[in-house]
Amino acid sequence: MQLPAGDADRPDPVQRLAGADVLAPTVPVPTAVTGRHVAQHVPEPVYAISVRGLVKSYPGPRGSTTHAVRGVDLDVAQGETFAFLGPNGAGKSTTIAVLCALARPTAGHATVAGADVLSRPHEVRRRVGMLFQHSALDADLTADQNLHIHARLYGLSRRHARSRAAEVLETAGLTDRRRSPVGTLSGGMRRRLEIARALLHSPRVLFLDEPTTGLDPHARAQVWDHLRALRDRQGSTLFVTTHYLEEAENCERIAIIDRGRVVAMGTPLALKAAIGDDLVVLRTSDDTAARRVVRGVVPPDRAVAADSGGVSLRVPDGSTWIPRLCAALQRHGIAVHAAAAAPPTLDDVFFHHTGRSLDTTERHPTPAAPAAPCATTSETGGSR
Ligand SMILES: Nc1ncnc2c1ncn2[C@@H]1O[C@H](COP(=O)(O)OP(=O)(O)OP(=O)(O)O)[C@@H](O)[C@H]1O
Repeated sequence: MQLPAGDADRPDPVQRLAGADVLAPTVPVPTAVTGRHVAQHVPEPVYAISVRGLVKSYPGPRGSTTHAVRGVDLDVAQGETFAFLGPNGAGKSTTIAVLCALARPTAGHATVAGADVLSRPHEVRRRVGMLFQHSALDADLTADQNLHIHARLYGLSRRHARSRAAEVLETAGLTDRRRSPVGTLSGGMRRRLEIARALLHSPRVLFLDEPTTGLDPHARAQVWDHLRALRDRQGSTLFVTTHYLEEAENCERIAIIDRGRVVAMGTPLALKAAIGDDLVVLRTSDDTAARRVVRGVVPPDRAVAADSGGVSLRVPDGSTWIPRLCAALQRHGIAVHAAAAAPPTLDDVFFHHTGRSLDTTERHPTPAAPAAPCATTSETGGSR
């Protein structure tokens, strides 16, 4: 979704840029971001983000209620890169809107960068940076001009705005394009410029809502190089929503959200390890008959499926099963054209917890060489 629609009467800089459905009283822009005074010392909290029992409901059609977020608990450590992975409509943007104090939670608590989203929303908004799903850059203005306007909205003095703009452009690798109109920049450059803009006021936590949606793989990789550099060099805390599996793999921890609920949380490795079994896929001369044969070979608790992608099943140590399955199939006169065993992917994790796939591409096993029809292929990744 796009974050909630705005309210022009309120002068809070973040609200003016993003909009909000429930607006908190405004306060003057803090001296900490103006560069004119010494910043107030605020002790660093243990967690950059801490959420308990977060609920956000909207009035739905014909008097119904849409429960966008249904009781989320999570903690994100300082300096952590955390992914919120889920399909369209899962509640990712709504959660970000609440965590950035742009929408008021229906129930629950959240503390972001040391401030409570309900009781100190203006402080939350000052301490976070946001990258929205849809570009808010002015294509006719140069990179520098876009940054300058944003910096001034945040109350930075002209001088400080200039120096911060130079710094963030440097970090984004865009110094040589600072005088280019935004309309002439590539999609990846624009995204990096938007990230740079979100960093102008030195936020403690950066929220990125679907940061690489619409970008080609090369631009996506560039954006991620930039985000990794931010994390490694500046210790930024990054909260990323995405429905791209490979994007979530870039993060230290992932929460999988589905229909407003977190269904699994952990490091990518731990989430996949918890699934355990490898996926074995066989392409044969007769997949329906092959399925019956395979079912007779594997333990009875193993589900064996046959569809347009071939015969598939989940077993521990998948590659060790392939020769046995091939031998059994050959005994029944069924030729095996291809065989593959792959460790669990994040999509398998998603499927395990929701019964649905996030990835629409099919798993294609590598064809076996004609001379060795049962050659085993072990993959290190792949999709369902
Ligand atoms: N302002 C709103 N009013 C009513 N319903 C809303 C509003 N914002 C979001 N919703 C509903 O809440 C649910 C969660 O939406 P949300 O945008 O948070 O999901 P998402 O995971 O970010 O999806 P996407 O990736 O498509 O943006 C959806 O059913 C959506 O239609």
